[in-house]
Amino acid sequence: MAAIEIDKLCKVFRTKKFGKVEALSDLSLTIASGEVYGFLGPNGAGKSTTIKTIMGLIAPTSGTARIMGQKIESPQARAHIGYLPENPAFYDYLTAEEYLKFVGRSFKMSDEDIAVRSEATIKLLDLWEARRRPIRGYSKGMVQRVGLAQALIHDPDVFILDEPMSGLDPVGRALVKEIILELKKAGKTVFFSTHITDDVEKVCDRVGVIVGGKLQYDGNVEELLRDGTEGYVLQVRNIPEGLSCATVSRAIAHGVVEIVLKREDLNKSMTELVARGGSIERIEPQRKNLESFFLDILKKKGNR
Ligand SMILES: Nc1ncnc2c1ncn2[C@@H]1O[C@H](COP(=O)(O)OP(=O)(O)OP(=O)(O)O)[C@@H](O)[C@H]1O
Repeated sequence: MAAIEIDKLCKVFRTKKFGKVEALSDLSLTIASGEVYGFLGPNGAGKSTTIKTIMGLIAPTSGTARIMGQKIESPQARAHIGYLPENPAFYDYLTAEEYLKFVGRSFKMSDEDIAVRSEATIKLLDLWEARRRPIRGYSKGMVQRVGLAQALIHDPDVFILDEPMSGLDPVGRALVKEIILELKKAGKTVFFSTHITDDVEKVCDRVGVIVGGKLQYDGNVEELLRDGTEGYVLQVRNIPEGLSCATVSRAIAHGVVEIVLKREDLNKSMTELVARGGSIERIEPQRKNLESFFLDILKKKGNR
């Protein structure tokens, strides 16, 4: 069963001042159970609108979505989800510990389970020292960490996280990536939005690129990076003279040079190189990263 199914979702906001804003247009996506899916898009692309719609917080103009087979309108659908909103705001007179208790109870967890899970998530998110201080005294990054803790507390199957790394320092960002990878190992489904390509490249199985409310790309991250291989950089000892198709870029050490080969010349040039007495010490693909792929999509769509 698919964990998340989004079918032809459209959302038009009507504002007095600006008239109609088409935030989502015919968006369809299926996210398999156990998949980590990065929803990538520039500011104003429609990421939060998608997430709020599939969380049942705003009604779609048309289209439907299901989570674990349940319609988003049904409260049962939400029982499976750990949700982190874009700008989490809590009852800030509560402490992190009290807030997690409140969330745990709303998911009908027992007090014993709440105590165990709350301690584990508070420690995981490095909030232990601050756990008995009111949230209103927390920094932005600490509030974000509470947001993640409340998404984790009831150990749901599906995580829907709106910009989970936002407001975090490099240590916090690395921690969130680690948590996402741990969730994946545990067979959970994670759907998260971001505008940072590196976040997607490091942790996601699949990526969707949304621009102007329309899905512009939906595919496997590994394949995308593999297809983006433009050539190879080789370090070669005893390079034969006049090796065809190779460009010598620099000398590395005595007798070792770096050469660049186009993707289509790799096999032919390597065979020739070895046959003529050269030896390959190192080989690395020269590939487009996700960022240049993302920027290419934005350029095509006239966003940059
Ligand atoms: N309540 C609203 N009323 C009117 N327009 C809205 C409303 N919410 C969102 N929009 C518009 O819908 C479009 C998509 O916004 P959305 O917040 O989904 O983008 P986003 O991809 O999450 O952006 P960001 O990365 O900046 O958070 C934007 O043009 C935005 O101005």
